[in-house]
Amino acid sequence: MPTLATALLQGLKDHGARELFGIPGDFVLPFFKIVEETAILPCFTLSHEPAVGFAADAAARYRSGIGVAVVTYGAGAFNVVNAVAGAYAERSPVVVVAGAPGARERASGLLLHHQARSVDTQFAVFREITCDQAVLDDPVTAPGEIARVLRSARERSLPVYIELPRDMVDVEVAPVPVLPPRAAEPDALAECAAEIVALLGRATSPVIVVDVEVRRYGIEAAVATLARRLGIPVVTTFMGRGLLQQAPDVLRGTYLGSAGDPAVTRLVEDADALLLLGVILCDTNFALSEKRFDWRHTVLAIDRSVRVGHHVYPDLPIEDLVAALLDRTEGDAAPKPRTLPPFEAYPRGLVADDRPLAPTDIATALNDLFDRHGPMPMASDIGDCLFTAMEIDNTALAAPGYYAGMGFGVPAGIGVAAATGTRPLILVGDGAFQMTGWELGNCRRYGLDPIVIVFNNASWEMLRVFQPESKFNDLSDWNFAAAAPSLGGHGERVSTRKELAAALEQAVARRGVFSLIEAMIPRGVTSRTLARFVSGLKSARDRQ
Ligand SMILES: Cc1ncc(Cc2c([C@H](C)O)sc(CCOP(=O)(O)OP(=O)(O)O)c2C)c(N)n1
Ligand SMILES: [Mg+2]
Repeated sequence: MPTLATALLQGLKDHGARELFGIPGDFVLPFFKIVEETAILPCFTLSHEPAVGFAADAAARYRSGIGVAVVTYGAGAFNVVNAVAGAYAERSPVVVVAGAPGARERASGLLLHHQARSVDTQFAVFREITCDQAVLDDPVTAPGEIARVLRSARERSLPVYIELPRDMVDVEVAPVPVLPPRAAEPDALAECAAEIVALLGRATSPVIVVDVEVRRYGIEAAVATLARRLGIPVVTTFMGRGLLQQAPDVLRGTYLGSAGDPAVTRLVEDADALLLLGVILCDTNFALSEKRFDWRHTVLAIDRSVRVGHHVYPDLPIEDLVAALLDRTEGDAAPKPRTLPPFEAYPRGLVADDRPLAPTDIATALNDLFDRHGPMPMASDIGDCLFTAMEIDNTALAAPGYYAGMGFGVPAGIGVAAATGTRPLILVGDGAFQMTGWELGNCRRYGLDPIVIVFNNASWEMLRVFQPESKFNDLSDWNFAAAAPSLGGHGERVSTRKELAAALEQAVARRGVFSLIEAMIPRGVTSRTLARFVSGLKSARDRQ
């Protein structure tokens, strides 16, 4: 029989995990020992637990499966809370494996190191930011508990919490089963699909809007097929940026309300039917909408339920819904020909001159680079770098576009590189780099060589655009490029468009070490998208 540690590792692997991210501590040292000795899953240790959470989150997003964060009790686990909260908000199935005291320690009557209010405070905190939890304190129930929790993570695409008391690691248990996924009730599914096909059939200008769950459940290609078959254009939300990059024939761009491409905004806001697939109804997706949803002609599928008009079909997985819609439209007559607006244009053709850099120049230079060398998977932090990403051609992107927690970018890029073996491009502001950019120092150990663009405006610029009078937004210049060699990478500071273009070409050619390009941007110079976003928000507030 396996031990609990090996059964858990094998169970994680059987449920789709392909690596672990973590930082050990005495409450998980025995488990980390098994991790290292068995090599059932490769383990990437990082330097600070927020980065562990962000890396596991990004790995989950890019794989459309689970990511795993392994942390010690208390000090380690509480450090990963913000990253897990962001994963919850953005529906990313991060599995938190947290160490905990053993039975004897719990009964010692002493307050334990790393303990907060009570020995169970850690469990109480994670119950708030995960969809399912298990405490593995009984060898008989542990395998079933693990199976239940891992199925929840995959079915809900939400984080889960597994508490591993350190005296249980070597206990013999049965293997962890893989429970069958819970499919939709067939009649409800058929009724729902028929209702949606009829609603779309009555529309003359329907639109499909896609967001994170379309990636989380691996149904991008199916959605693209459905859109082609029905002749319906697709747009992504801000959060869904990067989806359906393989389907440029149906994708029309990203909906940003009054901050976005006017043709895309009109397409969505003039639609007489909306099919919202996996869409998070949050402010960063819809705060700048100039029209409210007309729920009589709107369908929303998210979190295993489907709202059609003013009624809801519960417990109906989005992947089952899309499959049923495809079944019902099999062999449909040729879709109604519709003149669609051109795909939103992204800036290209950077003039490599001595003019100072603006964020849109970075987008232009990257579009040119991707045209020459092929697109790179991207990870972005929050800040103007993420608004700039809206001007970069629609390539795969992991970014905290809704939860908006800083510090995500660099660890997420490391997670993408570790999980996919690809070379990611990381976009990060100077403020966010101050938080977690130093994790680049871990690339050397793992042979990772991301390209990192630091938007250095020596400012918390996103805050300045909302509150320009505050001096606390003025950051000093940390000269990140000069620090890169000590972290094991190559650093270069660029201030002009010519220098940027050259540095990008050299970075693409440089393999085996990370390349940090520190783009110096004059304070107060923002991307076009952020400028539109801010003016859109201000006019939306004036309208209230
Ligand atoms: C963990 C964390 N702390 C604070 C914030 C608030 C915040 C922003 C959001 C509004 O909440 S944007 C921003 C400044 C970002 O600075 P930088 O990375 O240099 O990017 P840029 O200069 O492009 O703004 C902060 C501090 C946050 N989102 N996340
Ligand atoms: Mg900044």
